[in-house]
Amino acid sequence: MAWVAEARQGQARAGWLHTAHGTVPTPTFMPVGTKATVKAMTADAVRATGAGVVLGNTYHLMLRPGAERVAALGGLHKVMDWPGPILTDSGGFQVMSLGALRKLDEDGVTFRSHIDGSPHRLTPESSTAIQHDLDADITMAFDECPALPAPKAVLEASMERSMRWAARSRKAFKARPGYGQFGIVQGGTDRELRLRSIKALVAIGFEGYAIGGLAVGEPQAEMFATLDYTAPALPEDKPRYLMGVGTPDDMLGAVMRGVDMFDCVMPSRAGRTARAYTERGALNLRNARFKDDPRPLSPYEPSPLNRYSRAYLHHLFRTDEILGPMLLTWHNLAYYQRLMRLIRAHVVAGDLEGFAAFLRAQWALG
Ligand SMILES: CNc1nc2cc3c(cc2[nH]1)N=C(N)NC3
Repeated sequence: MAWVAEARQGQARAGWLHTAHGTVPTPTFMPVGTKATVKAMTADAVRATGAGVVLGNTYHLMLRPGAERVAALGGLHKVMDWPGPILTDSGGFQVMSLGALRKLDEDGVTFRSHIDGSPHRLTPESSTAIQHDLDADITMAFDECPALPAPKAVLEASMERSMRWAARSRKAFKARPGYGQFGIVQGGTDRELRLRSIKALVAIGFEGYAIGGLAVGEPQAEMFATLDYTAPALPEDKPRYLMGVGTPDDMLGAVMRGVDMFDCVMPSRAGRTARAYTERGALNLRNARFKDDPRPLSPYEPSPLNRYSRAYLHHLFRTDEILGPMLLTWHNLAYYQRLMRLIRAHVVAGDLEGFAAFLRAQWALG
């Protein structure tokens, strides 16, 4: 797997991510397909949004249906009918964030399934093997994700363990043309720890680098301040992935600070809860003001869903029709993809600053 830069503007980059399952323009937004499905979306609908890379998840897939079963059925691409590139997260964050009763030791994590309480274990080696079985184009290193906020000593010990686990993940990775593995920068919002983490990961050497430990509830200003020194410290010629981010405004600011790849459950989760992302900010379609609104959701933009009125979507959510979450998830993901395409075009055109001001003014219209 390789990333090639096409254009730069300030810290922002426009590039091409070449993988075994196709080439994707960056910056790119990766819809979350945790359990081998982007919730409420058929694979054709995901394609129609213009998505490039789809995310899968080691933790969820190892529990159900099991990585061996996915491998026996031909791998994730075949099982979920997604011929494009797939990135799988390594499980560490989910074990921590799902609060699955976990016991951490130097070798790995023992935890109980959040589904049935059955005992399981993940190590850098087993997580890497699972992601190989899933046939992920991009494998994430197995890291330890400390609950934040945490004292510096705790962050330091956790980051150092994650770096030892990154080395073990790299050793366990089976290199194949078109496939790659990303290291994950840890260290909370502590500058010294983050820069040490970057140094350790670059010394191991990965095809790309992810920034972890953000998008866990910290204010946007704090996330941007961390990016201001973290992104430029990562290798210029490798893709940078900000995990779990974010809103349209988060992604715009992160692209301007040098980030190339994003994933977030927001647009799909919002689609299921009647929250619509549009070029003029977010709308709550359950609100009675949409009862008779004949306009499409994005009247100023081409969207596959402009054949439907806001009144119709309001009706679907008010009557709990399954089509409501399906159409709105499709709309939100299509908006995220269109936004990324426009941002990329303005990086290439060299006028991203001006376009950012335009976007922010539009979002403020509400
Ligand atoms: C929603 N925010 C978020 N922050 C993350 C941070 C990480 C992650 C996933 C995340 N999602 N996966 C990892 N393997 N490590 C760090």
